[in-house]
Amino acid sequence: MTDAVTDPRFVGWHVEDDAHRAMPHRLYTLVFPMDSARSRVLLGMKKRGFGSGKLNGFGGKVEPAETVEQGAIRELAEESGLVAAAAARCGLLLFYFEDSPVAMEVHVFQAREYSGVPVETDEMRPEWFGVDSMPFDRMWADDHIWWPLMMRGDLFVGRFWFKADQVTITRSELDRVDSLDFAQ
Ligand SMILES: Nc1[nH]c(=O)nc2c1ncn2[C@H]1C[C@H](O)[C@@H](COP(=O)(O)OP(=O)(O)OP(=O)(O)O)O1
Repeated sequence: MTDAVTDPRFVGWHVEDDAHRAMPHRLYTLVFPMDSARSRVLLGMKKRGFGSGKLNGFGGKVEPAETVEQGAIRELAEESGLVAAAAARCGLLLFYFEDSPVAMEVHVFQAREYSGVPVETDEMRPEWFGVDSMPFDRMWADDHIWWPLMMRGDLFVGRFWFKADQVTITRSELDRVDSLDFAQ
C-alpha cells in the first residue's frame, strides 16, 4: 500500500471526493485477453483468495517496483500462461467494501496480442466465453454494468460500494471518459 496521492501510478484520487481520497488505497490490475477473430474473451475461475469462486479477468496487486502495465502483463502470465508484449488500458474501477478501510484501485486492460495457450494455474482455471454471452451471474456484481462500455471501446471510470458480502452493491457511479491519462 502506498500513498495514493504522491505515487503517480495511482490515479483514482483524481476522480474521488476528499473523504474517499483520504482512505488508504491499494493498486490492482485486471486484464481481459481478447480473441477478436472469434469474439471471445478468456476468463479465469479464481480458485483461492479474494473473489474465489468467481469468474474474472486476470490480475492482482501491483508490485512496488513496476508500472501498472508491467504488473498487468506479469499477472496475466502468472495466472493464465499467456505472454503479452503490451496491454491496452480500458478503464479505472474503484471499489469500497463496507468492512474494509482500504479502497481498491483497479486498472482494467485488454490484451489483444499474446503468445502461449491458456493453462490452469494454482490461482485460476481459464475458460473462453463469447463476448455477447458473458457469464455475469458467475462474475463480480459490477461487471455487467461496465462491460458494455468496454465492448463499445469506450474508456470508463466506475466506483462501486459493496456490502461485506462482496455481492451487494449499495451505490455505484459509472462514467465514460475521453482519457485515462489524468496527468494531462
Ligand atoms: N468488484 C470487482 N470486480 C471485478 O471485476 N474485479 C475485481 C473486483 N474486486 C477485485 N477485483 C479483481 C482485481 C484483481 O484482479 C483481483 C484481486 O487481486 P488478487 O487476486 O491479487 O487478490 P488476492 O487478495 O487474492 O491476492 P494474493 O493473495 O496476493 O494472490 O480481483
